[in-house]
Amino acid sequence: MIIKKIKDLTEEEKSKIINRNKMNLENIIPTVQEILKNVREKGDEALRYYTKKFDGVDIEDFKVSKEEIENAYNKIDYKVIEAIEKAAENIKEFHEMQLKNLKEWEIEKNGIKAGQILRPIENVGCYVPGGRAFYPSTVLMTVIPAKVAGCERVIITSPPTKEGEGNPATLVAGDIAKADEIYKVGGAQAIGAMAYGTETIPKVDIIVGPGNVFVTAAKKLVYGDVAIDFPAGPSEVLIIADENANEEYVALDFLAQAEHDPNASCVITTTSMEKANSIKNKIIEEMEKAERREIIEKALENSAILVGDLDECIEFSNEYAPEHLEIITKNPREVLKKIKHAGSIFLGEYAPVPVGDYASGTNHVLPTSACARMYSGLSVETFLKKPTIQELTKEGLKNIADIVITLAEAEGLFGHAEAVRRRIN
Ligand SMILES: NC(=O)c1ccc[n+]([C@@H]2O[C@H](COP(=O)([O-])OP(=O)(O)OC[C@H]3O[C@@H](n4cnc5c(N)ncnc54)[C@H](O)[C@@H]3O)[C@@H](O)[C@H]2O)c1
Ligand SMILES: N[C@H](CO)Cc1c[nH]c[nH+]1
Ligand SMILES: [Zn+2]
Repeated sequence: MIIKKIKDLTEEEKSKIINRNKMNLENIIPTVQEILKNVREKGDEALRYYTKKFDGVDIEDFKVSKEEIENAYNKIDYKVIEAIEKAAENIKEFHEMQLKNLKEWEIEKNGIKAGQILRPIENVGCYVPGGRAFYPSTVLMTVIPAKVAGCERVIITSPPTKEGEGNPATLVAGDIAKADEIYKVGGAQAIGAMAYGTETIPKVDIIVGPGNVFVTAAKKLVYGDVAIDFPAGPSEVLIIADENANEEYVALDFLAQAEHDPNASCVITTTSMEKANSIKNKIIEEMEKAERREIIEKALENSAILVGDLDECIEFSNEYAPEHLEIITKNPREVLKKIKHAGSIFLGEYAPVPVGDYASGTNHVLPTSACARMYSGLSVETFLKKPTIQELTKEGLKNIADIVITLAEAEGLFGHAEAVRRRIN
């Protein structure tokens, strides 16, 4: 883990931090291309082959039965079921508010009405990770907004357990979120199945949800054959911490993202070298006690503690465009005004990323690898199309005929011009 002043970073060091995971993704493209090709050509047979190869289990039928879902309720603690239900309520409320704020509208001028309507995407495929951890929370974050948007068929794919079953908490979350079907298949092969369809898994219109580098590479490769949300790969956090920040909280939040994946990346930008060193010492102290130490140690190789004045910290954060941004400073709302790019922003010392991961109501499926520069996280809008409409009176048509005819003829498209001319004469 690098500890350095921002202004002393070499180009190479800076590029390694900013371009996290770029090389990892590029290196696995050939493997993922082959997986997708085989799934496209061989359907379920390829899914069985890769599930055995990568997940170590034989699966005959990928579809989770109603009975399996009912049994899943008996396999998990009641407290977990209750927590899923409560989290689901908050997530639903937040996303319903998003829907309320999306309006259909129309303007009218000179006999010409033009406007926009909203229509849900019909078939949605939600990828729910299940490699190094299972993610029932991701079921809620993907299925609930799709259902709030009014999507007709919302399916889930998620890797099987070592016993070849669906992870019970994932199944229960799927039931609570009202997913239409759940399939026990993960990785790039699951993305291929939802993009092209197999004997058991239906082709969908959009694939959403996070995953490791294999899942993220597969989503990028099928884009065009199917819509995707955005690259939502290995987790990231950037923490802007000033002199007032509590080192222990900063260290814990850093480690919380690092424990997701060896490819996770965590960056702290802080205002003095003393603060940087005391945060580093806390990280080391806490890491000794951490459960997922092996994963964290690897993730630390992609991580950094950087030092600069507050404006330099903000500028670096904008360049990094993090999935999660924590602002732990004296005046977080003042810093917020200068933030240009981030997937989700956590203000102050009592808003650690895990609250957004599970229960504040905001969505935890967020763009990684600097894609927060151009994408927002998953929302109801992800699942809605906005067809435009126009309706004209004869007078209205006469009012714009000149413009249309002139431009059509300038483009050499005389048929376009004629379609208007005939109507107004
Ligand atoms: N950005 C976000 O919004 C967000 C949200 C939640 C989780 N995440 C990230 O999701 C990821 C979940 O990763 P995970 O690994 O735990 O679960 P996963 O479900 O994404 O990946 C597991 C699958 O990867 C495949 N796989 C494993 N090794 C492979 C190999 N060598 N070749 C080909 N395929 C292989 C297997 O098919 C396996 O089923 C983490 O990186 C986490 O940080 C991101
Ligand atoms: N931090 C993850 C997004 O990068 C989301 C998550 C789910 N469960 C725990 N965390
Ligand atoms: Zn998390």
